[in-house]
Amino acid sequence: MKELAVLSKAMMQERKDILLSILCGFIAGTAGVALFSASGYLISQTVFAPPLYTLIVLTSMVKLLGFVRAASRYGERLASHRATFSILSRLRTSFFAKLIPVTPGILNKNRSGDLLARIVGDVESLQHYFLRVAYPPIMVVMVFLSTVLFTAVFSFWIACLLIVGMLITAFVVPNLVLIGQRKINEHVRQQRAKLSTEVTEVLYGFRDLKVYGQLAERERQLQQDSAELATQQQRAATQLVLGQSMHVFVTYLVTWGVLVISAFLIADGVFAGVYLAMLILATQTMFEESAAMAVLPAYKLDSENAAKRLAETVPDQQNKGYDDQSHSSSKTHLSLEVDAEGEAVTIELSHVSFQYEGEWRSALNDVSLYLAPGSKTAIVGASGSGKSTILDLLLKLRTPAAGKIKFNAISVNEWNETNIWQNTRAVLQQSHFFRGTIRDNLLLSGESHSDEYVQDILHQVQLFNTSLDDSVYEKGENLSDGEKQRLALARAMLRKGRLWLLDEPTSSLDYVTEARVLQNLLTQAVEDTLLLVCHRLTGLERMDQIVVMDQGQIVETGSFEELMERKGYFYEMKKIELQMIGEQGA
Ligand SMILES: Nc1ncnc2c1ncn2[C@@H]1O[C@H](COP(=O)(O)OP(=O)(O)OP(=O)(O)O)[C@@H](O)[C@H]1O
Repeated sequence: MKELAVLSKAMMQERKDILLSILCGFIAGTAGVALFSASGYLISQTVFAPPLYTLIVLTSMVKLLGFVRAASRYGERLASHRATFSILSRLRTSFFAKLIPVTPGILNKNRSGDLLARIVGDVESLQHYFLRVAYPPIMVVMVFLSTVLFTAVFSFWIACLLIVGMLITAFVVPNLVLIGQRKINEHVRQQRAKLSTEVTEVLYGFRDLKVYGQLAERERQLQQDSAELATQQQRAATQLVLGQSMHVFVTYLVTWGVLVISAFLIADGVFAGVYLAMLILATQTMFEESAAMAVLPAYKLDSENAAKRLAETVPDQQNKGYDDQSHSSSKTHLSLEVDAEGEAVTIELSHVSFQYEGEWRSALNDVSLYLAPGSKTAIVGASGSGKSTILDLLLKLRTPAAGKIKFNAISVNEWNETNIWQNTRAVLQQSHFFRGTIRDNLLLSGESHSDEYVQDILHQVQLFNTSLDDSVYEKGENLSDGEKQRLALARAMLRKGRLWLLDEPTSSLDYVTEARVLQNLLTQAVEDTLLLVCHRLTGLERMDQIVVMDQGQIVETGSFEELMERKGYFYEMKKIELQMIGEQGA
């Protein structure tokens, strides 16, 4: 299965531990069979009152085998679990590395709860692949072959019976379990995804659900989904137990068979009766060692489904794109970083179009735009006209369907996205706040600024009563929208970079505060390239260029005066705004 390739690669990297666990597992398995065989022989021998030295040799052998079995089992567990956890850690790292560059696209397609279930549940499911799918058959075959060889010395028929029993436990029983598991497993997975999606939505929308009186209904739904998941899991567990019971049943059936054949052979004088207990115990121990085979298909199915879903989440094409990007970036070593004397960034969009996945109409249609180094540009336009999408494309969070984007005359494909993020002062429409202090939330990239400097920036964004040690709750619950916006702006002001990409950074502020904040912002960014997406049209007189957008297209471009003189779209928007804020005639 192609999707399991990443797993095989991770297993190859842990081959030392894997080989060690196979070796220890083989020693433990054969020592187990030998231990019980020797015990059976010892018990039978004592009946004939053998010489003392025989008993001493036999008991010492039993003790020694017991010790070897315990020590090698310990070694096996240690090496196999170490390999499993290393594989798990490699899987997590590789999955996240692939996930991060394509996150916006993924969040578009998947509900966050489902995504969480995939990331946590599916990656964890893959850890079972080595321990419960790849490893047991190797062990079972090795222990089985040595036991069959050993029993063949006594009787060809007993060896044949063991082979038949082994085929039943290794193929028939697991396949019966698999038939039942296939259906149940898929249900469990779907139900788990549904439950985590519901839980996430209730947590995120708790307040709205409460205010709109939907909380009780949602809770009832959650309980129902949770009960359904428990039922499905119970069915899956019952199936597994059934498989294990069938395994035990076959073990006893074969043991009876060995007993009957041995009885005949002993009666015929083929071998002495003293070996009977030894053969019975060897048979039972061998099947005990292969008990893991009964549950193997369930884990195999689970791992394959998990790998498939993870591959769907981060499809190959996206992986390829990511690898190619990293490759080309590392080749060219481009850096957006510019020193204080260096030029600010030039941006050029030519004939750029973009369509969100699953949407029938384009969010951007043939957009061309030039931002000169150090220029100040504002993008205005109706809601949904594509303003934020332009910022997403510039931040390489999404890839245009057509057209070219260039930074400093070099295609954006050549730039490493991390480099763009590190050297851009971006404020997105929704900024996330983490639980911690104001200081933690401002210096997210670990910038080292003195408290005085940070406090000064807070003053520039008109936050005079905020202390750096004030607490911030999860998702910034204890901050107003205006405070969040100003903190996000302060965050950007504390970063380095000569490019500012700001998406409605002051939309929740009152006019007076907004004007002061923008004034300070423009002072700090005086020599930098700045792109400001905004709804309000106040303060745009200071911009070098205003771009007006409608339905994914640029409908007007020019300075404030030019657009007002043109009496077009912008002029009409400005007129409406003035009417709204009652400034007409002022
Ligand atoms: N994640 C998404 N998936 C699908 N369609 C989207 C997504 N984000 C935006 N769109 C659509 O793309 C179009 C442009 O959206 P965009 O957010 O760029 O507009 P905007 O001008 O920034 O709007 P606003 O001023 O309301 O923020 C809209 O029609 C919107 O419905």
